[in-house]
Amino acid sequence: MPTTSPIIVALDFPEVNAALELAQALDPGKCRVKVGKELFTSAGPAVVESLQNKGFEVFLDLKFHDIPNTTASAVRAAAELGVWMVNVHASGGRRMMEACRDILERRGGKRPLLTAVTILTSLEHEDLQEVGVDIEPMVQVQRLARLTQDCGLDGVVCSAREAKALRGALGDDFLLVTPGIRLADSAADDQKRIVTPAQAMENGSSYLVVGRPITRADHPCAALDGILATL
Ligand SMILES: O=C(O)c1cc(=O)[nH]c(=O)n1[C@@H]1O[C@H](COP(=O)(O)O)[C@@H](O)[C@H]1O
Repeated sequence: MPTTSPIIVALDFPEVNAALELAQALDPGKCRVKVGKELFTSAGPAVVESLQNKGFEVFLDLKFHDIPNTTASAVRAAAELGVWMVNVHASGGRRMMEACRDILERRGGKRPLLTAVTILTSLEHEDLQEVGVDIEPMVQVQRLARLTQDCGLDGVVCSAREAKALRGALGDDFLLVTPGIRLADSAADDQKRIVTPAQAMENGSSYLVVGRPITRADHPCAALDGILATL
């Protein structure tokens, strides 16, 4: 039975053993897990299967961003791995996102949830300005989220700071996957648009992606339990 927990633990480790050791200690009834660029590049698709064999649903976070044909083919390859969720960058545009949606529909069978990253939670207004997007993150996130919904994807990755506005504008069924989760007393690290777990849920997040506050804690399982207790 899939878990009803909103927590997705980001297994950002340089090699497979560290990731599987933590997964072994975690309870798949209490969280899902995320395999990102670091772990996937070092460990390859086999790590996804190992995590699935331990009972976890896996979010494959490779944030595909390329021409439509290349991106859609990568999404199909992710679907072949049987992952629960896969993501692309919304800034890849309409034709890219529609190609991804279409390839999953044509493939049939059990398909992963398809989400699109809006504006990375590590970015703030000044960062956007420097790359020529001279507007507040909130405005650009809303624009990309509307486009994502229009392209028929299942949801977006955004900061929980934007979740309340998006929930109101895009309805209850659209998934809001929110990284940049930090406890009141934890370090922000490289994240800028951060929100506490309880506030993120109150704002309407569907899933909270939590990495270092759990994986770097002295007792990761206790850290996860502590977060769940605040929700
Ligand atoms: O797509 C993601 O998961 C993602 C999008 C985003 O905007 N910000 C973001 O931090 N992430 C991922 O979420 C995780 C956050 O990890 P921590 O900052 O350690 O909690 C990392 O694995 C990031 O790659």
